[in-house]
Formats: sequence, structure tokens, C-alpha cells
Amino acid sequence: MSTHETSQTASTEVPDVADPILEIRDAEVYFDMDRGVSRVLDNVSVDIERGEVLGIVGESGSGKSMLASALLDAVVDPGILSGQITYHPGDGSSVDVLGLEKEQLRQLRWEDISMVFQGAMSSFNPTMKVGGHFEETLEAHDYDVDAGMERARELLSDLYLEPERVLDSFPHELSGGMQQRALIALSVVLEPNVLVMDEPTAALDLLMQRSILSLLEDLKEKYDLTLIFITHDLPLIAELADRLAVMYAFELIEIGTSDEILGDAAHPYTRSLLNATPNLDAPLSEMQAIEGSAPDPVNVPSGCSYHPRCPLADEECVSEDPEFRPTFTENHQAACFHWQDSAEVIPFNIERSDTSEVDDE
Ligand SMILES: Nc1ncnc2c1ncn2[C@@H]1O[C@H](COP(=O)(O)OP(=O)(O)OP(=O)(O)O)[C@@H](O)[C@H]1O
Repeated sequence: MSTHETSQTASTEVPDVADPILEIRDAEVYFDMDRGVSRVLDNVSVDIERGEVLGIVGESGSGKSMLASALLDAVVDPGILSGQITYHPGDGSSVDVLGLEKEQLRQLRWEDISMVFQGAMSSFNPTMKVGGHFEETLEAHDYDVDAGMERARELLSDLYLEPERVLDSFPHELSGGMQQRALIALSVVLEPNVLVMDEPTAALDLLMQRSILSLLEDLKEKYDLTLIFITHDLPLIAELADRLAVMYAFELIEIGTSDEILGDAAHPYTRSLLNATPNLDAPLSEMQAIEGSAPDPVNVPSGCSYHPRCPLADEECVSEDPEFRPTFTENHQAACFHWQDSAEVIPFNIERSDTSEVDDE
């Protein structure tokens, strides 16, 4: 259940985005558990620019899905969500997402901000043909079904699917990659402005992942979408994303353009995450796993929550929580006292100066 509280102050500095479609301020989620309070989203503030592709990356359990649920006030019971989420449709109005009534929220969820999750199979009703899902969604939102089905056919062909065949199939008659593309078409059939994708390609093979990413790029251009793409696969999303936001221990710890993050990551965690990532240019022997383990949300370390694993940590890091602040550029921000020393202490195991090099792999 959400509390619909609004925060008093936006205490955290956030990147200066010119035309935000979504403003997230001090988003926080906790669960009261028998063994203590589990804070699974901790004071996240970020602006999402209209028309951008924002990749949200981090290890498993870092809070990425929680952030996605928070955006749509969809945190499961008994989670408590607080903070301020403001949606700007682009017509001069603004919507206080956490203040919406149930019916308004239902509309917002498909018509303005739509979501695709990992595992298309669990999103489709196995007893209903794919076409039935489109009709049902259009009817539930009082859209013109004929016009909507025309749009569905166009979307399916944009995604290199045969519209009639797919609409007339049961979900299990399609391959995993086809199901996932059909689900993407379904999620944009009501012409939302924002598409949030939570590990949408994780269950697919690498070739299919890449082909879906490139289709998404085309879809984004054609339908003026803003894309929020959540993944633990940093190099994969770096090819598509304009900016990357890195999460660690339920917080945002770095944000910047993909080039800035891949070429000049400022936070020690981001640098180690990149060095721990398999890469075609680096032999496996150069891959360096990050020592230690991710924190338990009931027992997050004091100060900077990364300090027990960080080679740069000193006493200040143990006692003080570093604020998000500008690093090499105003909009490349990180929460680290020692970001200026991170490149020297944690050199990259391969050169990643810009994303085009990754593109060519
Ligand atoms: N219903 C719930 N009740 C209590 N804790 C939860 C619940 N759902 C998730 N969590 C906890 O919230 C934290 C963040 O989980 P989240 O799913 O957001 O991580 P993630 O970064 O998306 O991970 P993954 O990549 O594995 O999906 C985890 O510690 C998880 O155990």
C-alpha cells in the first residue's frame, strides 16, 4: 500500500534535465519485516528527460525493479512507498502520480506510462489468443477497437512479426523472442509516452536480445517514446541508452551519459562493475569479480553503503553518507567522496572510451 505522502524537500541533488517527463524525488520503499525494517529503495531522486533512453543498471537485488514499481505506484503490499513522482505529459499539465485515485492510476499505467516485464509468458493469459489480449486492452480503456487493432498490426510489423499469424496464435505457439515482441507491441498499443522495461530480454539469447534492442530504438523514434530500461547487463543497454543510472544497495550512486559512464565512470562501484562484466575485448582472466557481497536491506552499512567493498574507503566513508554531486561535468554525478581517485585505484581492464566501440563488437 502506498502512503501517498509527499516529501517536504528534495534534499538530493539531481541531474539538471531540460524537459523532464518524469521527476522522481526522494522515492523510498520499505517493508516492515519480523527481522527489522527492510529499506529496499532509499531516497532515489532522478529526472527523466522526454524522449531519452535511460538505462537503470546494478547487481541483482539492488532495487531496480523496486524503482520501476515506485514510478507507477505499484509497490506490492505491504511495502510502504513515499516520495514524490511527477509526470509531465507534455501539454503543460503535471500529474502527482502518488496522489492519483485507483481509476486514474489504471489509466495512467497503460495510456501514459506502460510497462513490460521479463518473461512474456507470465504476462499473457495462456488460454487467450494474442489478438484477444489486444482487444481486451483496447476495450478496457475505451479505445476504438478497430482503429486500435490497425495500430496493433502496424506495431507487430514494425517488430518484424506477421500480424495476422501472431494475432491468431496462442502465446505458447510463439517462440520466446516473438512473445516478447508481441508483448512490446501490446504495451504500446494505447500510445503511451513512456515505456518502462524491466529486464525484458533477460530470458532470450544474445542475438535476440540485440535484435529486440535495435527494434526498440526504431520504435522509440517512430512513436516518440521515452524508454526506461532496467537491466543488470550494463554493456547491452549502453548501446541503446542515452544515459545510464547505476544503483547500489537500493540507492542511485551514479548517473551520466553512456559515454561518460563507460569512459569515465566516477564511482568505484561502477568501475568495478564494468571490470566484472564479460567483454569480448578482454580475456576472461582480466575479469575482476567485485569482492564481498551486496548488502542485506535490513542491515545496510553505515555511511557510504559501498564502503565495506571499496578499496578507496576511509573513516569518512564509514561515518558519512556521500551526497550525489557533479563530477567531471555538471550532469555526470556520483555519490562518492573519492571519485577523483577512483580511476587511479581502479583502472579499467579494457579501454571503453565511447559506446561506438562497444557497438562494433
Ligand atoms: N515483496 C517484497 N517484500 C520484501 N522485500 C522485497 C519484496 N520484493 C523485493 N524485495 C527486496 O527488495 C530488494 C530490491 O529488489 P529488486 O527486485 O528491486 O532488485 P533488482 O535490482 O530489480 O534485482 P533483480 O535484478 O534480481 O530483479 C531486494 O532485497 C528484495 O529482496
